[in-house]
Amino acid sequence: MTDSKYVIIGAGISGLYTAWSLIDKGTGPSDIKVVAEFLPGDQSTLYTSPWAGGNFSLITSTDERSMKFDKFTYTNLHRIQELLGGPECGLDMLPSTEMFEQELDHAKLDSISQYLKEYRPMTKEEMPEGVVSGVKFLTWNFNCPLFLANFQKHLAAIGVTFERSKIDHISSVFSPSVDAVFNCTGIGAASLGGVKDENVFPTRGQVVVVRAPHIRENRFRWRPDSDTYVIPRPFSDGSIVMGGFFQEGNWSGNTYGYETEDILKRGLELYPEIGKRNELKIIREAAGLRPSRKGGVRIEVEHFDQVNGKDRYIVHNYGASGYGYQSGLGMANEATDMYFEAAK
Ligand SMILES: Cc1cc2nc3c(=O)[nH]c(=O)nc-3n(C[C@H](O)[C@H](O)[C@H](O)COP(=O)(O)OP(=O)(O)OC[C@H]3O[C@@H](n4cnc5c(N)ncnc54)[C@H](O)[C@@H]3O)c2cc1C
Repeated sequence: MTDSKYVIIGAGISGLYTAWSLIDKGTGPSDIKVVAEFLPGDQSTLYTSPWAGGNFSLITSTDERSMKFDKFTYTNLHRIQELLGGPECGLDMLPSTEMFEQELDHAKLDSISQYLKEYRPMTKEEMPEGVVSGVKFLTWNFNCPLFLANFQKHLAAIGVTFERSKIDHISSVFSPSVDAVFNCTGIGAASLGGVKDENVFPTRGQVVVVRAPHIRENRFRWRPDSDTYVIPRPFSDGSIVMGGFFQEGNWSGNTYGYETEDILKRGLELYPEIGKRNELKIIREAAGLRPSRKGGVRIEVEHFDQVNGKDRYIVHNYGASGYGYQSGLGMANEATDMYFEAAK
């Protein structure tokens, strides 16, 4: 089905970051084909990337590997922003405040304090009641649908091929020219033949997009039982994304009025400057399924076969749950490093 050297299954943020990473390490763009059932511009519960808030936050785990992925992504995103023509591509930096009702992990604070721009812990006086720790920094904000579209446009312009196709079994994309297949299928890894990862599960999130051009700062309140966030969408005519929910095992892409009201109630308590409930202009309500995985992300090289003395590989890169934008570049970097090491 292809004469490319590398096939990437998936055109979400993981697939696009993986294409960039291959090119960054010297692969000719015309050697890459991205094959996906859903492409930028599409909407489906099986295509998570357009639904993200999305920004860089302290959502990720405190293990070394996750912290490494975050750091790589945060410190390299400017390169993609430049390639795509600057902040107008849908990727900009804005201030962020994150507040917690428990003490933050020291290893995590040590790590982020070394690279986050304008980082500082909140003072006691700045913290509202119930908050015991908090940080302020400059973060990356994505206008996810716009960014995906511009990222694809750039990759296509330099020679990457995009093809719309639903793959039933991963072996079917191994035409004779293919050296490796990168599996960036997100929640699709649960059903893709040859993979069918039983550890993959959805974590549903509903969000409300509201018009509030005067809000130019991210704000988070992390609670043990509910997380509330407000994320401005860069280059969107003033939209903010309000959330959220983290419902494990819920496959529903439906939206619910009572969840919208709950998000707005919590969001306006957190950020009263947004406005009064009865004056809000709601642009849309949406629900997406974060591609979660028991045991965390799967970045792994699997030997597929040998053709004419040449080993061919499947490289898995999925399971980014609620952090595909903020960790995904580091994940892609590890996936491509592991592949080139295996293929030496
Ligand atoms: C409400 C919400 C808020 C979020 N906020 C943030 C945030 O602020 N920051 C952040 O970093 N992350 C956030 N996320 C998480 C982020 O959206 C995901 O981690 C990310 O989108 C996952 O990207 P992906 O490319 O792995 O998967 P997807 O975007 O789902 O892409 C999967 C791709 O694989 C293709 N595919 C799958 N199976 C097949 C098959 N069999 N054949 C062909 N193609 C196939 C699909 O068509 C698609 O192109 C949020 C998610 C939600 C739902």
